Amino acid sequence: MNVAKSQPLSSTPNTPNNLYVIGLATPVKNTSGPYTYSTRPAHLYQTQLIAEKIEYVFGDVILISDHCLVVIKLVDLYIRIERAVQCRHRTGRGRMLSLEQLSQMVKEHLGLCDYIDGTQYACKWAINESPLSGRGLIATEDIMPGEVLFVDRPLIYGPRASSNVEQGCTVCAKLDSDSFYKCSKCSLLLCSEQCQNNDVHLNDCSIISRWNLKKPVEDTDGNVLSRALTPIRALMLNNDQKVFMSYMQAHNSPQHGHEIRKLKQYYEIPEEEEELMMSACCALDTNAFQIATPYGKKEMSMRGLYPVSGLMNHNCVPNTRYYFNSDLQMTVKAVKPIRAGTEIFSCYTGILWGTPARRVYLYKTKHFLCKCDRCSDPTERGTLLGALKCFSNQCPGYLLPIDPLRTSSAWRCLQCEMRVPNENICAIQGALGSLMGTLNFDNVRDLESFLVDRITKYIPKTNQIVIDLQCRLIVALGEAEGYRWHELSESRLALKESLCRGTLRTVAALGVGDAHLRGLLLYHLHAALAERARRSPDLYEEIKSEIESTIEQAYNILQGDISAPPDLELRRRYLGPGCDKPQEERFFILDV
Ligand SMILES: C[S@@+](CC[C@H](N)C(=O)[O-])C[C@H]1O[C@@H](n2cnc3c(N)ncnc32)[C@H](O)[C@@H]1O
Repeated sequence: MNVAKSQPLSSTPNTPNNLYVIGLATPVKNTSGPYTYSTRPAHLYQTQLIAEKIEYVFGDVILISDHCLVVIKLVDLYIRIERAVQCRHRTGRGRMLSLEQLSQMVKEHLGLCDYIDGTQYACKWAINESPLSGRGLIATEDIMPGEVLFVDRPLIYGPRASSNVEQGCTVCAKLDSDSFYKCSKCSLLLCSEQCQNNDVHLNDCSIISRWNLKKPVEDTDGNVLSRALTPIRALMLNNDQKVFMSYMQAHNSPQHGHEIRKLKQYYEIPEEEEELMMSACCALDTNAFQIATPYGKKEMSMRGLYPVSGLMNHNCVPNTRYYFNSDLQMTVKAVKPIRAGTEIFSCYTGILWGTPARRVYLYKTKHFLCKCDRCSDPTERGTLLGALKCFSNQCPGYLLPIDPLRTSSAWRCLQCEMRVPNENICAIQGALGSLMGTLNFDNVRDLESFLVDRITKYIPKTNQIVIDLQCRLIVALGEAEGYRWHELSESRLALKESLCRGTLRTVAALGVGDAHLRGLLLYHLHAALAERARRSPDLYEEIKSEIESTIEQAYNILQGDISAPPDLELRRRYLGPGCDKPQEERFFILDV
């Protein structure tokens, strides 16, 4: 099939009212390539009509429904489509590539790291078309919970671009240094001479320092540079890596690439480099993962473009979890059985966010409305994470959306059946969001009193906000200054234990298997129980098996994860199953 080659937008002479469709084609699978097409005669379509039907954009080819492809003559019409698609906020750009070619690139990319701790793992998945959107990873064999699916490496990594990310050293990500300074050649923030001489910085600096400044160096905003650093690093990719990046799905609506538009206020950037950085921004916004930091450490928040992980589509109840090591490798593991032929999913949102929060986030940032089973169930498997209190003073019931897949759906009380229009629900959710934004949760006393005495007067204790505060308090009790184990009252110790148990029940109800959060909660439950046994040795025999099983399960979930608590292994050795040390010695590590 001949498809006219697209021209750069800048060369577009005019923009007619209609899209000229040169072929309406139905894809037919064949063995030599992913598609052939049975083409029907040319049609003329109104721009708007197409825009409303667009599902997916692959370079010159637009998918308007699951079965039809519209091929358009792009030379002078491309800009119309760009606009129409941007209106719909559903743009995805990525060059057409056969699945075989992509699979080959993925294989080569992973080939360098197909050993974990010296053990080779079997590849039990393939890249294929997903019924949800574009491509996805599909299991080719049954996969068991805990099995490693792959270990990915980032094509590029660097600081996240959002304005609330605290800026730190652009090499080691350190946030708290008295010795921060700006490199005299490129203005990037650094913390030491060692970081300045690091290859990472030398490469960054060599690119930035060759751009002419539009403003005096003292007027350059270091934050702008740091936020654009990840796409800047795309300029260092070799040709193969650039090609790989160009085959990743990339949304290109106007919200993407803001970091480069800002950067251009300060620097004269060659057009070709700007174009590549803009593509990198779109690929990053669509695919990048936030890289976890070591447990309890404050570091600049980083993102990485992991090309294989980026092929996983989203499900609000994912069947995998991922974690990072100190070399930025990302390991993806199954958290529950995955049957051959089914899709492998990750979760792009917080697992404990309620449905409205997840769907709005996914729509705004990833441009799709999730329709998974969890999103379709108003109660979210009975967890009621998005529920609000009934507006009627006399009623103790909870409000939930009548049709959770419709963003404008009215809500109804489960008890008195009172119906509440969506605008009123949005107003309450907005107010709660603003309230949360104003609170400082570094103060554990405030956090505790807000959680225990105040917030549940206004929202159900099942609501995601309450659960989020609970998770923060769980971590603080036993670890925060003034709340360390030896300073913790009996009642606070009991509170920690009960919050762990309650949150573990919510996680179990969601069916997310051995998610990272489950590992952390088990670790904290173990720590609370161990502290109880240390204080009351008579209790030890009674709770010994739970102390042992919780740390063993936590260890199995969190081992190898850079964000695991640093004493995870030690606790397992002394307080896990099979330890033959006497009781006094077992608990001595807690005193340390
Ligand atoms: C990281 S990419 C996933 C891989 C992508 N399908 C591809 O072909 O490369 C993320 C994009 O995939 C699409 N996507 C992922 N999960 C989806 C889902 N559950 N429903 C609809 N679209 C989804 C959205 O366009 C999203 O922005």
